[in-house]
Amino acid sequence: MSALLSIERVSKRFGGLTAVSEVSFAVPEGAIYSVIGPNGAGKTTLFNMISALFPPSEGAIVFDGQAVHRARTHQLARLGIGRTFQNLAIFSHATVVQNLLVGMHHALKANLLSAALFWGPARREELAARRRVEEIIDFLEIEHLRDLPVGLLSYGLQKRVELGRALAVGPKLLLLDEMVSGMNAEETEDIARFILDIRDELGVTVVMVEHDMGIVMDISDRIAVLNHGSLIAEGTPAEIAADPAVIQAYLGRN
Ligand SMILES: Nc1ncnc2c1ncn2[C@@H]1O[C@H](COP(=O)(O)OP(=O)(O)OP(=O)(O)O)[C@@H](O)[C@H]1O
Repeated sequence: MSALLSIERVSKRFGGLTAVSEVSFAVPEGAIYSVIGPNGAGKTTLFNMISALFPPSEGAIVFDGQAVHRARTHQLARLGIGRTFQNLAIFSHATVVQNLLVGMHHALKANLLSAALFWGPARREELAARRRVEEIIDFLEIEHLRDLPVGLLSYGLQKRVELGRALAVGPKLLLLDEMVSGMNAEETEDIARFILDIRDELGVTVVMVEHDMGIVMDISDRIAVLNHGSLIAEGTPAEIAADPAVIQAYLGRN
């Protein structure tokens, strides 16, 4: 498998603090890839660089053959990267359908000019957007909730809607930031099943930052482990679970 995403000697400094230090790894196309590490290890900082919230101090991030570390956040969706956020980023007063249509906004925005000039293509695009939203609703099994305000749903279902919104842009790569934190066991199992389906049925590569070791070990193909900003291990779940440096990094904190 070739790499869809390459992290190449990436560092990030905040003033005197090095949050991420010369980290390199490659995410194969079609993989479910997890980034783990104790609190303060640099996971969120790395994730924010991959999703172009801020640039690395050094190094490069290459997605699908293109350097993206200087891209702007609003360009990401068009490049084929979707993401969820650690804290819910949905609109709680809007319905499920409305939230998913907002997720498609990026894809549609590129064609505002054509919308102004040509009624026909814009209308076709709007219909295609609505069709795609219906497919996602079907895929995530939330048909019965489609017209409810998202704020009325349980936390697990709200996260599922957020997942749908990230999928609405039709990504090749999906970045999931602590998707299951705060979820109960049943909700976590549901999300694990959806992540597997997203990869298997939609062909989307998944990178997730996750604290829940259960889901990480169950569904990841490969795992990168950060500690104090450095990559201390990279490999399959079995390799990571047996790695002395990883065990030390986790046990050393407890
Ligand atoms: N904007 C910032 N300014 C200054 N320091 C920061 C900033 N963002 C993160 N840091 C520091 O960088 C280090 C890595 O933080 P980061 O949030 O990336 O870790 P993490 O692995 O995601 O932790 P957690 O698991 O607790 O979310 C920490 O020491 C943190 O205090």
